[in-house]
Amino acid sequence: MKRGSVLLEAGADGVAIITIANPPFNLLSVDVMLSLKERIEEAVLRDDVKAIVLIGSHGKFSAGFDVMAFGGSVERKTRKELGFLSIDFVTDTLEASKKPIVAAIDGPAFGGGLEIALACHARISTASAQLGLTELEYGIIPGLGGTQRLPRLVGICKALEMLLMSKRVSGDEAKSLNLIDFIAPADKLLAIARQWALDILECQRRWVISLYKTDKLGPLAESRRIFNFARIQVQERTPNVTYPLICIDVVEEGIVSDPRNGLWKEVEVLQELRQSSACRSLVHIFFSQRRTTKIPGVSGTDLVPRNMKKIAVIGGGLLGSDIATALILCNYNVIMKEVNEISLLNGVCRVKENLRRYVDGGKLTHQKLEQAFTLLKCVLNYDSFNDVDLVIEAASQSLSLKQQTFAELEKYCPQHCIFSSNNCPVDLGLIGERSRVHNRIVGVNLFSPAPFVPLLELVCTDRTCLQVIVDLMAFGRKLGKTPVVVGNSTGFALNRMFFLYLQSAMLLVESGADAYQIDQCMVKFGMQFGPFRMIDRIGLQVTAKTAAQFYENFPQRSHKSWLIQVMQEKDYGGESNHKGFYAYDNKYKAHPDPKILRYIKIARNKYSGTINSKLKELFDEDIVEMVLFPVVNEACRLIADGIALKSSDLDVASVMGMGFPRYRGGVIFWADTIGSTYICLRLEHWSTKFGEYFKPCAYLVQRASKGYSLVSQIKQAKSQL
Ligand SMILES: C[C@H](O)CC(=O)SCCNC(=O)CCNC(=O)[C@H](O)C(C)(C)COP(=O)(O)OP(=O)(O)OC[C@H]1O[C@@H](n2cnc3c(N)ncnc32)[C@H](O)[C@@H]1OP(=O)(O)O
Repeated sequence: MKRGSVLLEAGADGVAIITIANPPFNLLSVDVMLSLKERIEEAVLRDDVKAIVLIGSHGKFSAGFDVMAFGGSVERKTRKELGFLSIDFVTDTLEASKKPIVAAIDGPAFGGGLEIALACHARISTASAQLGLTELEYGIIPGLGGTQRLPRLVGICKALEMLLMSKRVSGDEAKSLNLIDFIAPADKLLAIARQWALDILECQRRWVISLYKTDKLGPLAESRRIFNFARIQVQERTPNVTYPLICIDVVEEGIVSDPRNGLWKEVEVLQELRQSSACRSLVHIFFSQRRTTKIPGVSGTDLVPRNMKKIAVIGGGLLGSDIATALILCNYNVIMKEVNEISLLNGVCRVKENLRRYVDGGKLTHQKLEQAFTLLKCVLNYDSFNDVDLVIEAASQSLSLKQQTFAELEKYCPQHCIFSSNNCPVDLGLIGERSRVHNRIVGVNLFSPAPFVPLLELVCTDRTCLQVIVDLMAFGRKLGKTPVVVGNSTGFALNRMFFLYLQSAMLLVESGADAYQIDQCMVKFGMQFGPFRMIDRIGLQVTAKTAAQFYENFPQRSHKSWLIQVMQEKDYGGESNHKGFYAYDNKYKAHPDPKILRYIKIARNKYSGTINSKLKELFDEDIVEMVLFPVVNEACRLIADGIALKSSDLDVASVMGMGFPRYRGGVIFWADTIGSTYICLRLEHWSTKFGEYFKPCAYLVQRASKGYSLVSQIKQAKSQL
């Protein structure tokens, strides 16, 4: 079968099967679209063809356009050229065909793939097919009529939800939305679609032209209200990007004016958006996310991941209970071990409290809560560890206690069991010193709140065996996380970057800046949470412990902050006890708390650096730079030390683990849009005022001196794996 081709096979029943054949995902390109156009025109002309079924090869309809094509600059096109695919082909050839065309959908039907199906006269799918117009994930909008046909099939509200959230729905759900006409079992899909096409021809079923359907559209005034409400929502959620608003404008154009005008607006706007910096950044993250699993010596081997059924979590403290919660929510049998009855009870209460909060916040149903809780077993000894597949230690920050725990675990766990430590700030090699299982010791870092932060950082040593890496990458995916493998170091990749985000903010506040202004400014930049709101979420206790480790390991570049200690003395714990940098109501909504000004004052008195009243008047851009350039600096150290296998892994980690805005492409990608030279100069300038904390590292200085980018590929990096 020729790669990237479209095949036509006419059957004796007069139905032509047109197959998009560009495996594995039948991606679209201009060539594939031209080939599809030719096959459809041929089928329409042939006397032996009465009706057409459109399908994808190997049980996959089409995952849409190859997104590699977006994000670069493109030549200016004439209006005719712009409208060629969407209007000449999809609308005036496919949808206007004199012979009925039915889409038979299995597997993915995303982006352009789904848009082609929307222009067919009916859609049959399997229950498990996956459908969605995911273009906004790449900072673009659909370009083959999706903005016009989807609202006419499912209604404006649902269509906006699907478009703006890039929501993917199953075949079953799509059927309930009227996006799909009939659900067929996979082995009967083609036969049913064939018959459906003949039925349309014989007027037994409706011949639907989606572009002109109106039954799902309400009165115009109501539609306008929906559009305006959607605008307010996206402005609140994503204030720095324009593509969601543009998408709403394009949908509205087709409703208030005419769908054909909407189609034209769609193609014109897409041409602009595909060259935007947001699109470049988002496409970068899409591929970087997929590249995290490309690890030299691991990808390409025929190692098969082993199934993990039972996982033990050592420790029921804040971290342990958070991890146990994430695991039971993914249907793992979990043993939580503590040292005494009281700690165990506290651990169980924390898991229950976590689950209850997710129910209260609407993220979980009561039924799921009950079901998840039955998977948790609580113990005070290792007797039931004989069939455990993975142990995650989250009990103590002390090296000697960790060593003791690992040596003991070895006696009770089976031969294949993987031993891991969560958020371990010390060298993994040292932890395994008293045990004989070095090749099965790793760091498994889940980040709080573990059920929702979509990153899994796997810390491997040069002794970690490949099978363990393969197993844990599969485990990460099953948890719904993106696994990023990093080398062994004191502290670990994400936390080293993340901690500097918090530390910079603390340094600024203790030197005179306003905490809430910093938070607002970072949120305006696009961070999911400002540093102080973030500390509240993680908890002041965990932040203080991590800080202590950081000071111990990197004293020369740490800002020793007093603020958290002062607040802890007054029983401030963060979001969990409703007392942090913010005050929290019962629904965990955060409100600035004027009381903390008094603690900031105390911390400033203890701070050895100079208090600078001018810091109160910092511009927003200065704050962003003073908080984030140290993070870039630390990312450079991680590259130089070979802790990160490639810089794009740090981009993924920053986006998925610390809430760095996806549309800025991650910390290194963003830094490169600013330029290494400027960043280095700024850091040098601040280091003369505030000390070593801001001093640029050798890697940054060297790149900046030549005006080079900060990106590093695997080959360049001095990988520790
Ligand atoms: C004009 C139009 O309106 C514009 C568009 O069509 S925009 C495109 C819309 N399409 C999408 O959003 C689909 C994106 N892809 C996916 O969701 C998932 O890849 C998938 C569900 C298809 C498969 O998932 P999964 O089996 O987990 O495999 P996954 O690791 O993600 O991808 C496998 C490979 O396919 C590639 N791939 C998948 N979809 C791709 C796409 N649309 N463009 C480019 N590459 C793609 C991945 O980069 C990866 O390549 P690699 O093996 O070299 O790393």
